[in-house]
Amino acid sequence: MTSPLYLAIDTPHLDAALTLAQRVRHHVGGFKLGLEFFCANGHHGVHEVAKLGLPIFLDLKLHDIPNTVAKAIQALRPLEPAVLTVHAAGGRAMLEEAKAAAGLNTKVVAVTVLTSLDSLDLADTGVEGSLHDQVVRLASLARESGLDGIVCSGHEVKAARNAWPSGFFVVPGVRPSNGKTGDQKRVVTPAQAMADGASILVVGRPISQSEDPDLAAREIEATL
Ligand SMILES: O=C(O)c1cc(=O)[nH]c(=O)n1[C@@H]1O[C@H](COP(=O)(O)O)[C@@H](O)[C@H]1O
Repeated sequence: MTSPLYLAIDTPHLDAALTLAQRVRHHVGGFKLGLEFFCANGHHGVHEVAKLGLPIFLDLKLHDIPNTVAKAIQALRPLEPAVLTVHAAGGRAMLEEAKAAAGLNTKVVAVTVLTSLDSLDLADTGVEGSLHDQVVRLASLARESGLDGIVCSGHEVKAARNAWPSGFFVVPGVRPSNGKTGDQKRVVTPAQAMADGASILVVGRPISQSEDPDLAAREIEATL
């Protein structure tokens, strides 16, 4: 069975990215490439990582007016990412156009409330009500807009999955029980996130900063 574990390769250095990807390739289900990597290495870098043969999750968290997002996604189509992110807060029209612009084999998923935020941070942005309700509301917007799923924390994935049984749920901010949380504020263990309905898990530093990334990936995989 394919592993639900996606390694977040957060580095601007292509050589380091490829070395890390090669080390863990047999113990992860795919590679997530984000803004840091893409800004430094662009399409070429994505092609190089894709040569390892695992699915690519292109995490650019697009958030702009509908036309701009749709054109950006059209420009990304040749990369054929398995998963692509946009921000749910971009609104219904942006989400609809994002999905329409993507290739048929690309899942477009909407980031709801970043896992680095807690309820006080959310209130600072002017959102009233609970963080949990905001995630569920944005999940419903993503679903109505024709997206494939959402990104949320392990705190909300159970409720979101119950409301959208066929959705594709990406859960980042997962940590082994003894793991450092860093800038992540809504954290659960990988096993908890899977039990609560995650489709895939995104893990970065617990693997990439480990002295033995392959062992770290295997240890996480063994808990699932
Ligand atoms: O879209 C994401 O992947 C994402 C959404 C979110 O709410 N929180 C979040 O941490 N991420 C990404 O998931 C990865 C988490 O990395 P670590 O905290 O190092 O495991 C990073 O690449 C983040 O950009």
